[in-house]
This record gives sequence, C-alpha cells and structure tokens, in this order.
Amino acid sequence: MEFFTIFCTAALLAGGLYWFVCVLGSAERKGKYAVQLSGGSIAKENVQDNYKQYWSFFRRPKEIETVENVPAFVDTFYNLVTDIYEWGWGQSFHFSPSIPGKSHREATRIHEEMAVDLLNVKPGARILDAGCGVGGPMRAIAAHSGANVVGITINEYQVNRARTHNKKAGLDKQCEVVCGNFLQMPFTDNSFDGVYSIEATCHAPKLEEVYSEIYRVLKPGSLYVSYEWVTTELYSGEDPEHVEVIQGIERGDALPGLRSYKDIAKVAKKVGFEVVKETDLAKPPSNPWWTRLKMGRIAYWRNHILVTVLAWLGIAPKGVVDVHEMLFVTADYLTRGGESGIFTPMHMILCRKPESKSGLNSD
Ligand SMILES: C=C(CC[C@@H](C)[C@H]1CC[C@H]2C3=CC[C@H]4[C@H](C)[C@@H](O)CC[C@]4(C)[C@H]3CC[C@]12C)C(C)C
Ligand SMILES: C[S@@+](CC[C@H](N)C(=O)[O-])C[C@H]1O[C@@H](n2cnc3c(N)ncnc32)[C@H](O)[C@@H]1O
Repeated sequence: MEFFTIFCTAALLAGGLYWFVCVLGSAERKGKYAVQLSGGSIAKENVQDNYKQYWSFFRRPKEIETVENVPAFVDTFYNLVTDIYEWGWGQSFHFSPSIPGKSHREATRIHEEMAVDLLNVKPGARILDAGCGVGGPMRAIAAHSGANVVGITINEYQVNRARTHNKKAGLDKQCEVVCGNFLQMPFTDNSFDGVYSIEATCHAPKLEEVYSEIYRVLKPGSLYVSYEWVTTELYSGEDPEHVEVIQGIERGDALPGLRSYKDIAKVAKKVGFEVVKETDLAKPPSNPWWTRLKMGRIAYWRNHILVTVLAWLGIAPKGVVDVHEMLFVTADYLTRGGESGIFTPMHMILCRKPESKSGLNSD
C-alpha cells in the first residue's frame, strides 16, 4: 500500500512537471519548448556575459557613440532572445492589431498578408524580407501571394531556425534565407520586384542607410512597404514619464533610439522614393495591439518560474533568467507606450522607386 502511494505521488508529480514544462511552457505554434531554451549561437557558459555586454551597450540608447557596433549588438540581442520569443510568442516577431473573434495567430497572418497585398506582386515575383527573423511572415507571405521570398537577417541562429521551419512547412523552394547586414546587402542593384520590412528597420542607427540599400536593390517602378516603430504625435520629450517609457522600450528591444513618425517619409523621399501611402495601422478603428501583451502577464510569471528552475537545474543557460527578466520589464513599457498612445510599432509607409531617377529630392 505504501509503495502504491509513493508510486502514485511520483507519477502525479512527474505528470505535473511534464505538463508545466512541455505543455504549458510551449510556444503558441509548438515550435519551441522551455527545455530547449538556449542563447542562440552563443555557447551556454557565455550567455550571461553576453547579456551583460548587451545591457551596458544599450543602457542609454540615445547616447550610443559607436553606432557602427550596433549591428553586432543587435546580433547578440537576437542570440539571447530568439528562443524565448519563439517559445512565448511564436514564429512571427511582431505585433498586430487584435481582431475580435480571431486568434492571435489569425490576426498576425492578416497583418502580414496586408504587407504583400500592398506590394501588388504577381505569383513567381522575387521579393525581399528585410530583417526576416525566423521567417513567420515570410512563410505566410509566400503561401498567400505565390511570390518567391528572400529573407535577410543579421543573426545566423535565426537563419538556421528559419531554414528548418521553411523545410517543415514545405516552403523551402519558395523561401530562401541569407545571413547578412541590411545596411550592406549582398544583392545586385534592381533585383527585386518588391521589398517589405516588418518591425525590423527600427534597429538601424540611421534609417537613411537601410532605406537607400532597399532603394538600390528594388527594380524601378516597384514598391517597398515597411511597418515602423516610432513615437507618435502624442509623445513629448519634455514629459519625464514619456521619456522613461520610450527609453525602456529602446533598452529592452535593442533600438539605437526610436524615431519620430515625422522622420519616416522625410527619409524615404531623401533616398529617392515616392511616398504612396503613410498611416498608423494602430489607430482606430483598429483594436489595440498591446492587449495580447497585457493578457500574457500571468503566463510571464509562470515562464519566469520555469526559466529559473531550468537554469538552476543546469538545463537552460544561467543568463536566460536575466534575459527573461529584461523582456518581462520591456513588455510593461511596451504596454504603457501603447496605452498612452505615444508609441506605435506599426507606422506603415508604402513607397515606390520611380521609373527614372528624377524622383530624387532632398527635403
Ligand atoms: C519587433 C520587435 C519584437 C516585438 C515583439 C515580438 C517582442 C517585444 C517584447 C517581447 C516579449 C516580451 C515579454 C516576454 C515574456 C516575459 C516571456 O515569458 C515570453 C515572451 C515574451 C512575451 C516576449 C515575446 C516577444 C515580444 C512580444 C523588436 C525587438 C524590435
Ligand atoms: C523584431 S525582428 C522582426 C522579424 C520579422 N520581420 C518578423 O516580423 O518576424 C527584427 C529582425 O531584424 C533583423 N535585423 C536587425 N538589424 C539587422 C541588420 N542590420 N541587418 C539584417 N537584419 C537585421 C533581426 O535580425 C531580426 O531578424
């Protein structure tokens, strides 16, 4: 009888632990489990040190002097966060307006499909995803449009994840992933029928550098669409609370200084684009994008316990706990940015590369 009680208790505990770690702790798309959390391409024993280096570099984003080092630190950032993002968010590393009656996954897909619909490309066209993450948008866009998508990301770990996901989805013939810097892309001039970037160009220290690269690789007459992270017209640099929220967002998201919504079209025109359309997709009638973040709060607590236990057991690298805590805090700043309306992650700009170079202007 005693043996039976011990057996049942042990079985219950094991079952409970399995459920907590593998079922509750899995990503929305079951792509990643808590026990698989790593520091990307960083060796397990170096994760904590890399986190410290990241943190001291991005502590005061607007004061970064060595802007040429930003891409390397963005790469470190994505080594640190990619597994946690996949585990706790899914394969698309961006926000989308919530849609009543639709799941987060459906709302995400609609937001991604809108980008390629705006590009107006035909099946078989060659399009570029500048800053492709692990390829959630790329796969949705390839499946929806029939276009061939080339994605570029600075992070090699993401390249491998994206290729694995593309193969699993049976989209590896249509989707190609390249490791590289979108400030100096390994593509020839005028070689794409369309380009999109989803919540990625905010990592560029100078928007002009990435926009001019995109302009260079785009065929004349073709379109570029971007979802930009910006401060809105409600932001005031004189308001200490606004400044705290924006700095919190920058620090926890590897951003070398958020831009104002006013700067986006100016830069696009400066590099030669015609601006076709510009709008904040977060504005009503859209429903808030931050509700998903807010709703997840209880799960984040559970995740934090899980990550702490896994690090303590030596299964997850020690630094993962610090990274998770940073994201936890960042989620709160993002929510405050959304609720106050001073920040949007979906300021959409649609641009055309003119047929001739006469579209250049410098305002
Ligand atoms: C575009 C960018 C990333 C946007 C979002 C995909 C991510 C921003 C903040 C991230 C998260 C915050 C809290 C995490 C939580 C504590 C953890 O338990 C599970 C993962 C989070 C929800 C995580 C998921 C991705 C974000 C929402 C930037 C970098 C330009
Ligand atoms: C927030 S993620 C968005 C990823 C993807 N667009 C999505 O929505 O899932 C930002 C992406 O931009 C990439 N990125 C940032 N700076 C880059 C650079 N200089 N060159 C290439 N990719 C870069 C990151 O590696 C990451 O893949």
